[in-house]
Amino acid sequence: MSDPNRIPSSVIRSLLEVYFIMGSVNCRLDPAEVLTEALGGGITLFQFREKGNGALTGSAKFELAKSLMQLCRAHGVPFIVNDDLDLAIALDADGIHVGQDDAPASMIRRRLGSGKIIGVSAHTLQEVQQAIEDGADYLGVGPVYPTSSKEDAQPVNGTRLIEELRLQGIDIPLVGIGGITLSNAAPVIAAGADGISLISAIAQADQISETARRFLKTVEEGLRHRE
Ligand SMILES: Cc1ncc(COP(=O)(O)OP(=O)(O)O)c(N)n1
Ligand SMILES: Cc1nc(C(=O)O)sc1CCOP(=O)(O)O
Ligand SMILES: [Mg+2]
Repeated sequence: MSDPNRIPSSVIRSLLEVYFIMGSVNCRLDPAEVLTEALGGGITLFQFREKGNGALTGSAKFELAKSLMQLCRAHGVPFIVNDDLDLAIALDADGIHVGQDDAPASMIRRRLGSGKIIGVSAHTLQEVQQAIEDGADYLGVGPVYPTSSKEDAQPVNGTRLIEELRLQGIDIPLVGIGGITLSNAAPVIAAGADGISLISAIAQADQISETARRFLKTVEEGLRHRE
């Protein structure tokens, strides 16, 4: 029997359209300013990913996460924590994203319960099947294009895996991630993704709000085209 507290796939799909990921190391401006602009431009989901050289830890990380979550709440955009289950629980965040080297989604589902969003990174059909079995709500599939935002990224996959999953009838909500820009986002949606996930194309943009708006328009046009 299906769990009545589980967030429906249709809701997850619409949240994934423009999924912005960011931590303090990704920003040229103050992170709160970057996120405020991105929210104003219409991002649909946000992930706090405080990782890399110079990343905050301890109470500084917690305080930044809390203030960014408040901004998301004010805009009605769910707040996802990358990797850190204790932080997600302490903040009562809306969900968590984990990869293949992080805690397994099955354990996280037991700790968080069914009303929270769990995302899992997957790079092969086997990882996709395992994530579905473990109770993931959505997948992050990448890197679609070369990225400089993740040092330990897997080899570039293009849109191949996304296409293959959809051809096999696997319809779990998913985003493409890795090196996505305004010029290469459309093929990711055409391949069958429900949205795109990005760091630098928004965090480093000269006009953050306008850039987020243009990503949303590109994704919505791509989704309409597929109907
Ligand atoms: C939406 C989304 N997709 C993939 C990832 C990558 O997660 P992971 O492989 O665990 O790598 P880190 O981000 O933890 O370095 C993601 N964060 N979000
Ligand atoms: C966080 C992350 N995960 C990836 C994966 O392939 O799983 S690629 C990536 C970095 C995405 O940043 P940008 O939009 O700047 O390329
Ligand atoms: Mg991770």
